[in-house]
Amino acid sequence: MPRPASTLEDTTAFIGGGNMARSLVGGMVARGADPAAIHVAEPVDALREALARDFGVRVHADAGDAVAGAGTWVFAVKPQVMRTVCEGLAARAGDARPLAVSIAAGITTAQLSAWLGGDAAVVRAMPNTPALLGAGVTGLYANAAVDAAGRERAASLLSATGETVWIADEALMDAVTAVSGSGPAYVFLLAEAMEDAARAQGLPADAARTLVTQTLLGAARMLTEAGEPPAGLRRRVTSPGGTTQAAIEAFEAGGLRTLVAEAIAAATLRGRELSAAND
Ligand SMILES: NC(=O)C1=CN([C@@H]2O[C@H](COP(=O)(O)OP(=O)(O)OC[C@H]3O[C@@H](n4cnc5c(N)ncnc54)[C@H](O)[C@@H]3O)[C@@H](O)[C@H]2O)C=CC1
Ligand SMILES: O=C(O)[C@@H]1CCC=N1
Repeated sequence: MPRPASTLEDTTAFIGGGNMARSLVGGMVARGADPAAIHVAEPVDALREALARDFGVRVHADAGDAVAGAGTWVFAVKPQVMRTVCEGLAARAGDARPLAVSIAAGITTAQLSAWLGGDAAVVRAMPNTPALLGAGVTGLYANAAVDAAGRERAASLLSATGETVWIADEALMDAVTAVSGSGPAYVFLLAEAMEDAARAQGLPADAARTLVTQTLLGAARMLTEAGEPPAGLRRRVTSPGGTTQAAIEAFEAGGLRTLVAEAIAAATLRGRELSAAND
């Protein structure tokens, strides 16, 4: 059924309705976006139905149906299928000239533009899953075909889910992916390790869960609200000769900083490999 003309430019189509699209859609709707102006293409029935049920957005099995009349197309499929998905929509993109926003790790704006038929306006965005709570952060890079209105549209879409940071050099988007795109998983890994250690010290599981999660929440709030760099906050917890110092010395002796640097370098490299593997 044709959509009313008033919704056309303002409509956002998601191609892919998996984990990250769900976080973005949930964040947008929670912050007042009109669900009727969000269309999602997702081939998996259960995911599609859950998006419609939970957020009231319009869902489609077919990407062509989702993008019809939408001014912004958000590509939220895995890097490995991005080329096929874009090429399948290239003819429509040539006619509609949408703003294309990709959230895929590794895939470059040059690849996306070429797969969409050439000279497409493409924003490469790297959000993260706290977007669902409006607590995300997104790195953004726009190719030369994106005008000021397109940059504004992309930033406004992603800012519904948290902070946005424009990145001037696209080569740095793989580092953004490694730091903030993947970053929530590092914190969850730390939480797992702290809970395991708490239980190993004899704490009951439910107490360990509460102690760890509230500690991470409180520390994250201090990082964002105290206006002080992390090293200063750490020093103020660390009494000379006290318990924290004993733990910090164990972390440093175990090479925590080197390990974190190696992990982020590995993720950055993987982003570059995803680009090369899908060329
Ligand atoms: N999960 C995360 O924390 C983040 C993921 N990303 C990026 O987001 C993208 C999606 O990742 P996830 O949501 O984690 O993966 P996912 O696998 O949960 O979602 C991808 C969805 O695309 C659907 N799909 C496959 N072919 C399709 C087609 N032809 N048309 C429409 N939908 C199709 C799949 O059924 C699946 O539900 C990836 O490119 C990833 O690099 C970016 C930032 C963070
Ligand atoms: O693991 C991945 O490849 C995606 C990109 C950033 C977070 N998840």
